[in-house]
Amino acid sequence: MRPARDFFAPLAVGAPAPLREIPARPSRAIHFFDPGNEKMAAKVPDMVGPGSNGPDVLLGNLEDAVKAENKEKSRQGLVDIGRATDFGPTQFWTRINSLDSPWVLDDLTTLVPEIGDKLDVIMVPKVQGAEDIHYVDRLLAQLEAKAGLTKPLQVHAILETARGVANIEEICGASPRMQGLSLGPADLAADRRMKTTRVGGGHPGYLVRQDPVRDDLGVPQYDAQRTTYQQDLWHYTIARMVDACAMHGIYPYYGPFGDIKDTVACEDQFRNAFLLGCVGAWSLHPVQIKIANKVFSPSVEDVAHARRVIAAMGDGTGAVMIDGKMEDDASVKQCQVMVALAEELAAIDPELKEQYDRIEVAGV
Ligand SMILES: CCC(=O)SCCNC(=O)CCNC(=O)[C@H](O)C(C)(C)COP(=O)(O)OP(=O)(O)OC[C@H]1O[C@@H](n2cnc3c(N)ncnc32)[C@H](O)[C@@H]1OP(=O)(O)O
Ligand SMILES: O=CC(=O)O
Ligand SMILES: [Mg+2]
Repeated sequence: MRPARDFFAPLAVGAPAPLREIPARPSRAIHFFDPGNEKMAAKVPDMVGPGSNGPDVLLGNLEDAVKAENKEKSRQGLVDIGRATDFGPTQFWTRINSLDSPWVLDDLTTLVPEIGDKLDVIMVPKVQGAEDIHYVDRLLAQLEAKAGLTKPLQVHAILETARGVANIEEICGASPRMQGLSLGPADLAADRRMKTTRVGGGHPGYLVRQDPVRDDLGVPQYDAQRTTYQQDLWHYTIARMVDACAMHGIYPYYGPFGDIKDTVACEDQFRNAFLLGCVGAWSLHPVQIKIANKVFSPSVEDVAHARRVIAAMGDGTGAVMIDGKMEDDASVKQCQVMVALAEELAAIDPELKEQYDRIEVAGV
């Protein structure tokens, strides 16, 4: 067991000191692209920079969705993009191949020396337990030391196996590099033997049905029309993920939504995740970037309300009535969460800043 005092010690001589706290950087859309796909790669330079049109995170994907025969091309493409691009405020992440694959060692031993100074976060798929994070943690420290890096790479785990879900707390606390978790609904569904072939989102068969109406004698009319309510297949896992991340001071994300054309359901799924505490989601296609940016930014109305409550609550103790509703020490904290996020986003998104500033001017 690693004693508490060693938790923040570098794992290799000369490796940068681990972060004490994971910075809260905007990451509403983690945009996936295949660096070996020329068409996608060509779009990357235009996606970089401040504003609400691009993603907060550009992620060069090396794992699933990249054909086995293209793994090396994609890895090299990522190196080229990393070297050639000034990412400005946009974060640059990669998803490496899984730890049981023949490609992951080359992924890490190539990427860290070549573009380790450009990368912010390494996403590790199919994490099963703390042992997977410990492996990556030590290897990264060795590679960082060898490459002379001064900033530690952060690690993000995808929750996509039943074992990973069962070990969620130990995964989050396995290393000071842990930045966050994403839900991986496709692999997780397969691993759990769930009977859905969809990539994320709901399912019309997962529902509850209104009780049958009864006739005058109290006999249930099973064949009469009854309303059904579709439920969220992912609620349990997302809720667990949010609690585990909050407990460890790291960040939870909804993962992929595969029905690219169904932008309405994508927005709903992202919003459920936002309301439950997630800070962002993956975008697989450019059309999903805008959805994530919209959903994971607090609305102007919510920010206006939160600012009013904070102002009315003074030192944050006691109880007040605003618009017929009670506000107190706890609800002011909810409002502080909303305002803190708005400020974080306004700092990198001029369009949002303008919208939030207008509230002040109007004195709402
Ligand atoms: C399920 C579990 C997981 O692991 S999810 C994560 C792994 N999957 C991925 O990363 C998928 C990434 N996305 C894609 O491969 C493509 O978007 C898919 C879904 C195949 C659709 O591509 P395509 O049929 O070309 O779409 P389209 O014709 O509407 O594209 C229009 C133009 O946009 C481009 N584009 C597409 N996706 C991206 C992307 N992610 N990043 C950057 N550019 C993208 C297309 O190349 C196309 O470009 P052009 O207009 O022809 O020059
Ligand atoms: O990697 C993501 C997934 O859903 O699987
Ligand atoms: Mg997966």
